[in-house]
This record gives sequence, C-alpha cells and structure tokens, in this order.
Amino acid sequence: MMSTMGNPRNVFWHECAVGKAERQKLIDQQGCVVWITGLSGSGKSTLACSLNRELHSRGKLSYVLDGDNVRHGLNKNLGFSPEDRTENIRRVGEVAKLFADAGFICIASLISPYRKDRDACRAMLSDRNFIEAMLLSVFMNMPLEVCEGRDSKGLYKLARAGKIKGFTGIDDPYEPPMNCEIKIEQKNGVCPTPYDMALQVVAYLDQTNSKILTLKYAWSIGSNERRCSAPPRVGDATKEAGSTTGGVTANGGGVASEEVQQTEVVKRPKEAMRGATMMEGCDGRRQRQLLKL
Ligand SMILES: Nc1ncnc2c1ncn2[C@@H]1O[C@H](COP(=O)(O)OS(=O)(=O)O)[C@@H](OP(=O)(O)O)[C@H]1O
Ligand SMILES: Nc1ncnc2c1ncn2[C@@H]1O[C@H](COP(=O)(O)OP(=O)(O)O)[C@@H](O)[C@H]1O
Repeated sequence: MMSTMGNPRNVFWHECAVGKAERQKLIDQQGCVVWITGLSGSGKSTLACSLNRELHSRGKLSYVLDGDNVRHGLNKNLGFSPEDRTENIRRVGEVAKLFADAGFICIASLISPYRKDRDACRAMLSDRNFIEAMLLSVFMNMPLEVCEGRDSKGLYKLARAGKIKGFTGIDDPYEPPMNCEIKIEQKNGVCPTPYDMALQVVAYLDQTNSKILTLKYAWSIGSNERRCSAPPRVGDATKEAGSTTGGVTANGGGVASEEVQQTEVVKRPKEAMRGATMMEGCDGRRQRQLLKL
C-alpha cells in the first residue's frame, strides 16, 4: 500500500508514457504561453485574435484564452474583487500551462491588473517539471484616455457614472509590468494595426526560440543570415523606445506608480533589407533564459 505520509490530500502525480517532447516533435513546434495584459479596451483581444491568425497561417497551433470568454464557463463563478481576479488569473495560468505542455502556443489575454498575480503565473510556468514551458509577457501600453475613448462595451461610461464599482483604471488599480518582454504602444500618437501588433510578437517568438516558428515555414538559417519564403512585414521601427508609464488609474485607486522598463525594437543591420527585427525585452535576464530553451 502506498504511504500517504507527507501528502495529507492523498493526491499523486501520474506520469503518462507520451511526454511533452514527443508531442512537440509530432506537431513540430514548442509549447509556450503568450500572456497579454492591459486595460480594458487596450486591444488585448484584438491582438490575441490577430496573433492567432498569423500563427495559424504559419502552420502553428495556437489557442486563445480570453478573459471575457473564460468568464463565461470555467470562471463564471468569479467576479472582480481582488480575490476573484487573483483566482481568475491563477486558473487561466494553470490552463495555459496545460496548453503549453500539450505543445500549443497558448495566448492568454486578460487584464491581469495585479503584478503579484502575473508574477505568480510566471513562476508557475518556470516550474522545473515544465522546464520547456515559457511565458512571454506582452504589455498593451495604451493610455487610459485611448481605452476609455474606445469604450467598445460602454463599461467606462458605466464606471464613470458609478454604476460599476471596482473598474480597472477608474477605481481599481492597474499595475504596469516591470518585466514584460514586449510592449505594444502608440507611435507618434498612432496605434499599430492589429497585423503589426501580431508581427511584433511573431518576430519576438522567432528571435527567442527558433523551434516555435521556423520549422514548417521554410526558413533557412545560415551562418549569419536567415531567409524566408514569405518574410514577415514587421514595422519599420529602427529604435522604438517605450515611454515611461506610471500606474494607470483615473482617481489614484492605490496603484503603485513605478517606472516601466523599456522594450526596444532594434532593426538588425544585416536583416534591415529584409524587414526582420530583433526585439530586446525589458528584462534581459529573462530573455536570456528563453534563449536557452
Ligand atoms: N470591474 C471590472 N473591471 C475590469 N473589467 C471588467 C469589470 N467588470 C466587467 N469587466 C469586463 O471583464 C473583462 C475583464 O476580464 P478579465 O478576466 O480579463 O479581468 S481580470 O484579469 O480578472 O482583472 C473586461 O474585458 P476587456 O474589455 O476585454 O478587458 C470587461 O469587459
Ligand atoms: N490596434 C488597434 N487599432 C485600432 N483599434 C483597435 C486596435 N486594437 C483594438 N482596437 C479597437 O479597440 C476596441 C477594444 O479592443 P479589444 O481588443 O476588445 O480590447 P480589450 O480586449 O483589451 O478590451 C475594439 O473596438 C477594437 O476594434
């Protein structure tokens, strides 16, 4: 009989014969999680769908876990109290981890306003049992005025009128990430198109982990160059340093006003003619970790 000493809940991990490495080989890609965070109306779902489309067109399996959608099923018992948001993000993090383990590129798009919750997901995805899973954090760095100006669901209007309490950015805080790999933001007051936002992420995935995107898409990597039969039409940025953003909230709802580190999009000289870009995340240490995978 198996001992339950030190295991008060009597639950045991069960390994299956087919592992992650075999699944990944079968579908010719590496599982990971792209975590998109930002205010309501910042374009998270738009980017998630556009990225999903771009990956699909490259023959890569991806799946979107959208906050709004997940709250229709798995998380329909959760509201927007800080505790419920924490549980919402924890559950989506766990599901995303399973998708990554299955070999998918899982795109999670949630406001995920609190830094500690996002950090917990990052830690969860660095678990030594899931050493190959990785989390790429994308921050939709859109000003509150832009998001509120869009107000596609009319929720900001209701929140301003006091008809929704605890609305992110109005009377509940959004804590901008300090360790995102990619920042999506306006340039000269213009928002990148959904296609360009998606390509910014695709380019990063390609740079950080060639296994994810290169195999089926006819890339050939030579000593110091790479060619692609259909080169991604990445934006023209030569050096796009992000602006500094403090906590986003209209009435100072307790947000920590910390500086966000900058994400740079640097065009490689050798690749400039082909329009490819190299992304340097806000957190160089974490990016080096990704490169090792
Ligand atoms: N109080 C409050 N604050 C913020 N958002 C609210 C709130 N109430 C409802 N909504 C709608 O719920 C969507 C956000 O769900 P998420 O699961 O992404 O939120 S969270 O990560 O748990 O904070 C969010 O969708 P998006 O606009 O797509 O972000 C809103 O439509
Ligand atoms: N890059 C963009 N350029 C112009 N409009 C955008 C862009 N991204 C999103 N939008 C518009 O902004 C609104 C909110 O976008 P959405 O993706 O639903 O945001 P979120 O999921 O963060 O709430 C939608 O009407 C969408 O069409």
